[in-house]
Amino acid sequence: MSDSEEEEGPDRQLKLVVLGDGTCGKTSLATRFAQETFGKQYKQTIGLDFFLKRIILPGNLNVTLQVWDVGGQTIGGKMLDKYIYGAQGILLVYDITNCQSFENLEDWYNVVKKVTEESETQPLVALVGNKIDLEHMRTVKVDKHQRFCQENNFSSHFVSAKTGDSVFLCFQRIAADILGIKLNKAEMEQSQQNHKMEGDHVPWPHQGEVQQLSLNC
Ligand SMILES: Nc1nc2c(ncn2[C@@H]2O[C@H](COP(=O)(O)OP(=O)(O)OP(=O)(O)O)[C@@H](O)[C@H]2O)c(=O)[nH]1
Repeated sequence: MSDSEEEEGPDRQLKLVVLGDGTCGKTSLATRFAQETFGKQYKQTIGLDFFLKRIILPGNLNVTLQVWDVGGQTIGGKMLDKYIYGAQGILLVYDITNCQSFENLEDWYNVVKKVTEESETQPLVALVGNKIDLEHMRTVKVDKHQRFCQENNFSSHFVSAKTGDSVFLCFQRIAADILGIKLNKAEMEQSQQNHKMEGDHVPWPHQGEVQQLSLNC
């Protein structure tokens, strides 16, 4: 073992699988996290894309995240079970401006349950509402999101792959949860600071705003 390995310890590897309808922003989320870029142009993922990113969690723990970006059209296909198999984390992603993408998560989650029901360890499941830069076009009620989380014990996240808002934090929290590491408030704020969003976007939700949203999903 080299000196640097001794200092840092070996990397932990986590497999995270990103699921959800086409165009909800899975590839954008993965590229924002892994490459810190965003493309406006939609390019459909056929089958699977794959990203790797190394992060450091509190306690100097090195973690390599394998992000499996699964094409939205794979639901109902033969390969989906194989993509999900062995995942330690599942991100169920929807577009907050698209009700159908939220409602269809039930189907995606059913596949996850079917694949993992025999497994000894269950993956951590995270519900991710994407495109919060389009808050004015939101059609999925925050309440619905929260209820879905509570009923199924999901962790809850709201992000924008476009601006980068809360994207790093989302992956960091998921990795920490899987490894049983508790992030304190200062660490979460620090990670937001270090991965600042583009432009002058104000982080969402603004205090006291959640109850006032007029929603119709
Ligand atoms: N405004 C906004 N647009 C976004 C955001 N994330 C993704 N998009 C746009 O939404 C479209 C679809 O994004 P993708 O990341 O390709 O969606 P996907 O879920 O990977 O789609 P499939 O490959 O079909 O499964 C693209 O035009 C993106 O630029 C976001 O946070 N905000």
